[in-house]
Amino acid sequence: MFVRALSLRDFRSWDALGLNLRPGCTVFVGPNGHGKTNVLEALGYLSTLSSHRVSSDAPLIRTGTAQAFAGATVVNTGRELTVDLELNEGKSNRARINQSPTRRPREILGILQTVLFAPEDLSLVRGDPGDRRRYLDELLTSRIPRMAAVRADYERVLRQRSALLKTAGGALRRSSRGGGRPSEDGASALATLEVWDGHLAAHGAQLLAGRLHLVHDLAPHLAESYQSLAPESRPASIRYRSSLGSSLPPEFTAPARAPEAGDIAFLEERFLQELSVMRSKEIERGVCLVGPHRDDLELHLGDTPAKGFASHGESWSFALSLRLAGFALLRADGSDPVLMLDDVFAELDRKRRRALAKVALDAEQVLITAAVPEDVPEELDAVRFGVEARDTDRGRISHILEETEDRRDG
Ligand SMILES: Nc1ncnc2c1ncn2[C@@H]1O[C@H](COP(=O)(O)OP(=O)(O)OP(=O)(O)O)[C@@H](O)[C@H]1O
Repeated sequence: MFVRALSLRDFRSWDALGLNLRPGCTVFVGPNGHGKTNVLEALGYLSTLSSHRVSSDAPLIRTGTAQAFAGATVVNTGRELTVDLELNEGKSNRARINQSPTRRPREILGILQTVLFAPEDLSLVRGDPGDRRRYLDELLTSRIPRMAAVRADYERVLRQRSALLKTAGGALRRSSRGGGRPSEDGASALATLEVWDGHLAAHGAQLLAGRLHLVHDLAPHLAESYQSLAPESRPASIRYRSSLGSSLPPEFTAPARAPEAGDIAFLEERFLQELSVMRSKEIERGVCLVGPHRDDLELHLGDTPAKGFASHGESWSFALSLRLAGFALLRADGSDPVLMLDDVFAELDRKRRRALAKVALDAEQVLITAAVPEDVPEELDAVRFGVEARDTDRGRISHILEETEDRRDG
C-alpha cells in the first residue's frame, strides 16, 4: 500500500500541509526541530491511533488551537480509501472514512498500515515492559483490527476491577483495625469482585491468545531480521512472559504452538484460577496482579537477556529487527505496509545502513526523515522535500520548502 495524499491542519507545528506522495522513497530533509517527525507521527497516528512519542493527544494539537486534523488517501492493491481524523481538545476525537463519519475512531484501524522505526525505539530493548507490550498490541491491531475492541474492553474492565480492589482493600484494613466486620462498601466490593474476575479473564484470555499467536508468528521473522543486520552477533530470539506463570503451558510461550480460537476457554480458566490464587495479595496491595497488563516480551541474544546486557549497537539492531520483523509479518499476511524511518540512518554503521537500505528499497513506499541529505543512503534519496519552520505571529510554523524530483536520474 502507499499514501497518495496527506493533509494536516494544526497538527503539531503544521498549520496547513497538503502533500501528494508516490510509491518508492520520499525523504524529508531539514534542520532538527523543524517538523519532519511531526509528518511521520501524523501518519503513524492514522495507522495506530496513538503517537510513538506521547501518550495523550493534547501535544499533537498545535499550540493555541483546539482542534487538529490529519487525513490520508491510501491506495491498497488499486483500491483507494481516504481516512481522516479530528483531534479535539477536551472532547472525543472523530474519524471519517471516505467522508462518512465512523461510530468510533478505531474503525479506521487497518486501512493504513505503517511500520515506524524511530530513535525512541531503543526503549523496546532498554525500556519498561510497557513499551514492549505497546509494540505487540499495535502490531496485533494492525494485523487484526478487531483486537482494538478487545484491548479497549480489557482496559475498561481492568480500571473498574483495580478501583474495586482498592475499595475492598481499604475497607478490610479499616475493619481489621477496628476488629469488626468489613464496611458495607467493602463487603459489596468483595461481592462484586467475582463478577469482574469473570470479565477480566474473558477479555484477558482473548488478548493473551492474540499476543501469543503474534509472538509465535513473529519469532522467525525476528531471528531472520537480526541475522541480516548483525550476522556477527549471537542469534536473537523473543519469548512471551505471562503473569499466569506456570499456569500457562510452556508450549505457548516457547513458542512452539500458537493458541487457536479453541484454546481461549482454556486460557480463561487458567486466568480465573490464577486470580483466585492471587486474590488476597491483590486486595492487600489494591492492584490487579494478573493479566496481559503485567506481561512482557523477553528479548534474548543467545542465552543472555538483551536488556541490561546488549551493547549499544546490539540494542539498536534488536530494536530495528523488531520493527523489520513486524514489517515482514504484515507483508507475509498479504499487504505491504508503509515503512517510515525517522532519522535513523545517522545512528547505524555502514553494514547496518546497507541492510536497512535493502529492505527499504524493496518496500512499496518508504518515508524517511534526515537532518542532512548525506545521512540517507544515495539509493534511497529519490524524491526529496525540504522542511523548514519559520517564526510567525501565530507561533513557529513548519513549511515545505521545495520538492526535488528523482535525483537518482539526474
Ligand atoms: N503542539 C505543538 N504546537 C506547535 N508546535 C509544536 C507542537 N508540538 C511540537 N511542536 C514543534 O515541532 C517542532 C519539532 O518537530 P519535529 O519533532 O517534527 O522535528 P524534526 O524536524 O523531526 O527534528 P529532529 O530532526 O530533531 O527529530 C518543535 O519546534 C516543536 O516546538
